[in-house]
Amino acid sequence: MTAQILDGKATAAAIKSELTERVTALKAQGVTPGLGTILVGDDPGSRWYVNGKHRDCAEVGIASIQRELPATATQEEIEAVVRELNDDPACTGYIVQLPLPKGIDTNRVLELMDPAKDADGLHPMSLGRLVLNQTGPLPCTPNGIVELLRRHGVEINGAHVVVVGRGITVGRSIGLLLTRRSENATVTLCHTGTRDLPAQLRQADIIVAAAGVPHLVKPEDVKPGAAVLDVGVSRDENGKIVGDVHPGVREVAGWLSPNPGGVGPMTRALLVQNVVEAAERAAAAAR
Ligand SMILES: Nc1nc(=O)c2c([nH]1)NC[C@@H]1CN(c3ccc(C(=O)N[C@@H](CCC(=O)O)C(=O)O)cc3)C=[N+]21
Repeated sequence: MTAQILDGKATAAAIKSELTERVTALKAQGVTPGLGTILVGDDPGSRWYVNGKHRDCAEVGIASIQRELPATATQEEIEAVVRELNDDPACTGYIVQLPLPKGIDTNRVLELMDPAKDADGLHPMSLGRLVLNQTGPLPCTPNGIVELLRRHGVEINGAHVVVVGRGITVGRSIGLLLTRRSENATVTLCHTGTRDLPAQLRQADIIVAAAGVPHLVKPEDVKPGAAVLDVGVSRDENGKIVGDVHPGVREVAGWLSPNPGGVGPMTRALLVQNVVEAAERAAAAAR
């Protein structure tokens, strides 16, 4: 058996095309959504990601507001830019590209953001709303994973999902989405303290591998027919992406997300969705 592909690139393109119509409708009401990005330092990877986000926004008709600070920027200088975007009506949603340079208190920066403009869905207020089942921006990668499964017809209702990794952006928050009544999955969260990871993985109908450990999920750990999502991004000595899933899993799994071309493009598409939805909420509140 060879796994069917969970095509993140094609699915992200479909989502962006749907969002284009919603942006057009907003513009007809006199609202142009604008994505802001705050990039601190000159890490080429971070710059590449930020540029990708602006390209996605341009594709759907969203305006771009780019702010860049040198790696030597102080806490106060970064916070001043956060305040500026909070106050800028042209900026309907924004992100602070992470990680911030050493010595910067990241949580203080993130807590200063206007939660109504949180495009990542990672503001403490957004995560709190998610726990409380209130509407608000959802974390992009978990939301992208749910959407990728849904649009490929993979059954989530009643499924046992095993998540590997307890990072804030994926592992910690995806269980909150998957265990809502609307998704109705059972979720096990595994991490480096898990005693017998292969035993947990073998129980899974769906595996979300988000540990950042190259080839952590081996073919013999996967139940035949399971859906496997490869979220990890490590690099080999040539700079090529190495995921958390061993290539041999393709012969065992029923569904597999490629990496690249799987979860990454979905993360970006759901970021665009958060910006559109924040603008829609703001437009509705102004009416
Ligand atoms: N505030 C904040 N929000 C983020 O969402 C955020 C962040 N900081 N810091 C860094 C990570 C990383 N991240 C990626 C998004 C898309 C791809 C992506 O689209 N990758 C492509 C291409 C990969 C390649 O070839 O390099 C793919 O998977 O096909 C990758 C990585 C968002 N992040």
